[in-house]
Amino acid sequence: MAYCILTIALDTPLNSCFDYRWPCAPGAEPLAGQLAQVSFGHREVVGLIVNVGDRTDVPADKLKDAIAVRSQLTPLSGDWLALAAFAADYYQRPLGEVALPGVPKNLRVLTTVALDRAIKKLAKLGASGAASDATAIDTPPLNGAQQIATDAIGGAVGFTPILLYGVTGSGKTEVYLQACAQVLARDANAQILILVPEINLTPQLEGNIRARFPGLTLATLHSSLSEGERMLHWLAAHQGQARIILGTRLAILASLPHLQLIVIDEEHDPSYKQQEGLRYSARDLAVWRARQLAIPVVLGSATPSLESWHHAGSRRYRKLELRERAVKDAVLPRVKLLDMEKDKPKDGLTSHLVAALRQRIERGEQSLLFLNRRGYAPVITCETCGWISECTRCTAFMVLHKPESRLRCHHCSLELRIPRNCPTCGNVDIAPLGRGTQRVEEGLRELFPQARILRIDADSTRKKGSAQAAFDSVHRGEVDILIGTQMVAKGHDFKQLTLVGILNPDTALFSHDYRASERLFAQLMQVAGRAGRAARNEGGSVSEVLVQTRYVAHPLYAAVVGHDYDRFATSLLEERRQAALPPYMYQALLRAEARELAVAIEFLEQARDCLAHQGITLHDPIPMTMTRVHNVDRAQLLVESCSRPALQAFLKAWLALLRDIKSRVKWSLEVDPLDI
Ligand SMILES: Nc1ncnc2c1ncn2[C@@H]1O[C@H](COP(=O)(O)OP(=O)(O)OP(=O)(O)O)[C@@H](O)[C@H]1O
Ligand SMILES: [Zn+2]
Repeated sequence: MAYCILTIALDTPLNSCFDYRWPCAPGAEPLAGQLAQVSFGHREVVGLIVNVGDRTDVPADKLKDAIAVRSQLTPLSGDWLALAAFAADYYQRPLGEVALPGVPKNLRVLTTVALDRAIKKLAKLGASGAASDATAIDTPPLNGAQQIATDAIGGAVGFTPILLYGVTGSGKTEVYLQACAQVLARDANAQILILVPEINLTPQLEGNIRARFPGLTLATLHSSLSEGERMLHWLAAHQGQARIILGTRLAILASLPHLQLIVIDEEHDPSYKQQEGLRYSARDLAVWRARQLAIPVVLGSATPSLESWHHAGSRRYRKLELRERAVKDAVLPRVKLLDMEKDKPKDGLTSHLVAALRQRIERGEQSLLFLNRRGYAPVITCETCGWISECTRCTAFMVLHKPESRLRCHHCSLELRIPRNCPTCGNVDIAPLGRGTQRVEEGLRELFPQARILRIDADSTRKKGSAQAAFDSVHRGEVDILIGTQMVAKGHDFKQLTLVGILNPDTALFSHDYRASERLFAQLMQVAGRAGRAARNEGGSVSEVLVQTRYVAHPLYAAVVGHDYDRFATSLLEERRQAALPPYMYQALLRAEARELAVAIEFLEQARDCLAHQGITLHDPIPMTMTRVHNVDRAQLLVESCSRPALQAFLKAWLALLRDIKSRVKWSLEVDPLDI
């Protein structure tokens, strides 16, 4: 019997590729990109074949045979393997840890029989979310700017990164759909990947795609699919049946053999960055993938990230602009600042905002109140001794959740009953301080007992399907006032909304994080952009955005009032350039966690001193802003370089040394961190 040597990537930390022996006739060897079952330690696991060869450094008595090769699955392509290898290399993680989670769990755990059954089912079904048999709805005639953008995207050949900079409500979706139609019409196999930042945005876009392309197989990939669904949709993409693949960031690692176009909607959104494990940026990987496949990639936003804005400015990305709202007679809302020093808020609302809400209710129009803080009150305190509801396990306050009468830590999930009297002095006068969405809702119900009020936040939408049901009722006009967190702020096309009230945005003005103003500005522009998306009636007034603030003179607010993304972004970029911050600088962050802060800091000090380097700045270790989470102390060390290749080379050598440092800390490295 002849043997070949399979190099197999396993989902293990550290080194993740291992050699196994496999008996096979010459010419009938397994292929790279196939899954194989092997024994590892005391377990049997499924790994990914990354190479098939005839030699190994493993001594013969140590070399194990692979157990089975899943030959019924089409191998993952060389392009896909290259993507996984790039991501592993760039983010400094083992290949197996990147590649295997990219493959649905069921493909890794199912028996061969069960797998065969699933593949047959798919062949019968198309994808489970298969083609609908409706007839296509009419495509609206595009306006001039939309037409130019559509043709530029649809007609782009080769690697073409495009920034589609279109104001809120400018009809970017329509541009995506019609550009998709061009690409699909040109190539009977073409696949298109569309990414959205949040799972809540998939149903709206899924509906649009299904209506526009009946008969076409659409696959969706996001974290709330069951394992069974996930496998079917993944296979539909992998086997080329699905022509449009709609998903959240994890879909960037889908196997798409005929990928011809990638669309990243709301490209500025921080949700594209994974915050644990492999801390990748789906947007950045999308651009890499497009370059590797020589296809166009569209980054769409009304508030592009400074990175993309910078690339557009230096002409690395092509910039397409939509300056007007798409619906005829719809215009951008008028933004006004309400000075909370002059018009003191009652129950969190200034009299001006209350009057505006009342007017909307009378006119039968919808309002949205945006407050990025869930719960009833961020903290409770004792008025006598100053006790404050701190989490015993985190550097954070326990948030009051009134419906459940609980104090809850949003970081470690600790839950306590609300104390009847102060735990330190026994006083009964303990009171909530500040307000979250629940408290605003309570105040509104008292003010407007007849109004239909709906709160949408992570607490009100815990049940599967409840978020969608809530959004549907807003679209059906069953809600007068919607209160919500960032869940409602982006992407949604609320047609009947004519007033947006923004409560309490000031805290973000003075954050130490240099990205805070970019984020706050984007968030305010996005939430403001939910208003006035439909045509005004005859004589109808312009819709309004009212921002309650104590800092009416702040330049950030002036830019929001002027809808002036261009100028604001350009000035922020100039500040970044002068301060040598991204995108003019490349960063990585080493984080360490330990029971005691000193241990974490000591590890980071050793890390700082263990490698001589040129062109690399290693800053001093510091505790993270929220130092303690769930009884673990956290510290970080920032690494910077003005050369990406230099940083990459340094990190590789450095990691090898870090692994040898004897320490009790848990550490992780993040490349291109967003939160510092
Ligand atoms: N050419 C057109 N004619 C008429 N209506 C249009 C046209 N294009 C788009 N629309 C409508 O304009 C509205 C806004 O479009 P869309 O939701 O795509 O905006 P957007 O650019 O994605 O905005 P945002 O950045 O706020 O998500 C939608 O109701 C859409 O149906
Ligand atoms: Zn906690």
